[in-house]
Amino acid sequence: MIPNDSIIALATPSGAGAIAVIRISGSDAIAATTPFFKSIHGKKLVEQKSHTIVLGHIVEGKQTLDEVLVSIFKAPNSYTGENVVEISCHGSPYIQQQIIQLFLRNGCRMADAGEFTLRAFLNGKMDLSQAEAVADLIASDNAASHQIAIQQMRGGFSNEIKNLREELLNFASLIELELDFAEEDVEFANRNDFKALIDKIQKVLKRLIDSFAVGNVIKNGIPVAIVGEPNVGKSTLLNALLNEERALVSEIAGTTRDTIEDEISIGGIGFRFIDTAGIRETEDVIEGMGIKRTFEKIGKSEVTLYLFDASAVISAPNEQVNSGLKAKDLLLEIKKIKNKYPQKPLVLVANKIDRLSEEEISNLESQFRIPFEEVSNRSTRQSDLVLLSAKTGQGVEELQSRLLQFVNTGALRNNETIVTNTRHYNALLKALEEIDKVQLGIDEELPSDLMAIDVREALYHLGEITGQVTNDELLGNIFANFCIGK
Ligand SMILES: Nc1nc2c(c(=O)[nH]1)N(C=O)[C@@H](CNc1ccc(C(=O)N[C@@H](CCC(=O)O)C(=O)O)cc1)CN2
Ligand SMILES: Nc1nc2c(ncn2[C@@H]2O[C@H](COP(=O)(O)OP(=O)(O)OP(=O)(O)O)[C@@H](O)[C@H]2O)c(=O)[nH]1
Ligand SMILES: [Mg+2]
Repeated sequence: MIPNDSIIALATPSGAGAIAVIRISGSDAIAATTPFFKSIHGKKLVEQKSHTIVLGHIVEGKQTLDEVLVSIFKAPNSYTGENVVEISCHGSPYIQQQIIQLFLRNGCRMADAGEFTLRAFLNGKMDLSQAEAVADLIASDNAASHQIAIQQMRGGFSNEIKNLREELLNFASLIELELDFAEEDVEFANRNDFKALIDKIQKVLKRLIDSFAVGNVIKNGIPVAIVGEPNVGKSTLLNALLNEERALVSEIAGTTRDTIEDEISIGGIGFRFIDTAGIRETEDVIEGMGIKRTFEKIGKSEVTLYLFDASAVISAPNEQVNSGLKAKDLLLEIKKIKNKYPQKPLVLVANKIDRLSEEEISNLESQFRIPFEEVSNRSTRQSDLVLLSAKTGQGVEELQSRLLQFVNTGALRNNETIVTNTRHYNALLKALEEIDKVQLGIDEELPSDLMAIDVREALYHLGEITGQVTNDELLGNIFANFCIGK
């Protein structure tokens, strides 16, 4: 049974605004609105065509609550597939609440989180992965996550899964047909054709599964840890990247005690920068805890920026200038991190180059680039040494474009489907597991009935993605994470 009682919710953000939209959906939505709406020109709501707007007042008895526009959507031609009324009122929280309360007293109930979209799904307006994309779309805050969500909402991913399912279904029915004629020992399908089909499906599944690595980071923002000794300018760099005075900066070593994170979009991709406590030997318990956390953050980041004070390294022969590390010690420090996190891409950032002369800058390049490449042991197309000044902003753009190279944006550019949802990812993994079994079955000439079981299992897992296979608990989990009014 698909529920069709009238649900109501504020569709716009809570709080004051120029206009607020209140949405009502249900088979009685239009009838429920009628007694409380007086059109300026005496128009009757029930007589209005679908997708039209009427100007009038919301009234309760003699009292006029507001002048509003009412939009009518008639089932099945609406977002939810039910009759829908939208009331655009003045955006005062008082008015919003008065109107909602009025309808709650008169046959409507408050919509649960995601209930409008749940109904759209139940009424066949969209499949489950499209419904999930609606939530992703609302949450998207950069070009990449937006592009993926909109593509998924428009059915790109769903169609890909549906095509796979259809091909598998054909396969399954042919196998099952053979089972019916088991005694006659007939083969309705050529085993080589089967194999080709299974190989193809396997390939598509693998591509989708692989895309999750990129999809996941794009959706959540790519975490980048900024680490280094105290006072090298980590917080200054964070502020420069965010274009905001987010972290405290001072000439005192040990200023940042705890990690500070914030997200910003670079080239359409969300990055989450994590400023950390400077790494050094310390007796201070709190500072020690901060440093421990720094290492945890390196572990959790996609890329680590190891910052050092270029002016301190260059001037190392001049003992009074700074207590900074010498180049050799610095490389040792980096090696430690590299040993601890061998897989983690590390970008060496030479900061404070505004203090250096041209000559010192070129010395720095030759002093670091080669030795660093040895410790970083990565066959990079480009070196991972970036020279900049966090204070003047020089070189910060160069660092940003270097960071973008860590994101494989090929799939994005080619408009390929990118999986961002853990639930989909897990279903794809399970489907692939079954397909692998089928493939083995074909190779080993297993009896058809065994293969048929695996094919049905794979079909089941693909159906979970689009919601062709579902249950109340799963739906509850998915839609509970939506906002109210969606
Ligand atoms: N005012 C308003 N704006 C909104 C929404 C809404 O519900 N109300 N949406 C909600 O999230 C999004 C738009 N999505 C919508 C999707 C379908 C239909 C709809 O009426 N569909 C009918 C008719 C299609 C047609 O005219 O051809 C249908 O599918 O049958 C409306 C909104 C974003 N903006
Ligand atoms: N000349 C110059 N000074 C800089 C630059 N970047 C940072 N500084 C200065 O270096 C000092 C330390 O900067 P912070 O950003 O607080 O350094 P930090 O690495 O966050 O230090 P901790 O939080 O103590 O680990 C401040 O006085 C900054 O103004 C730069 O590019 N050039
Ligand atoms: Mg700091």
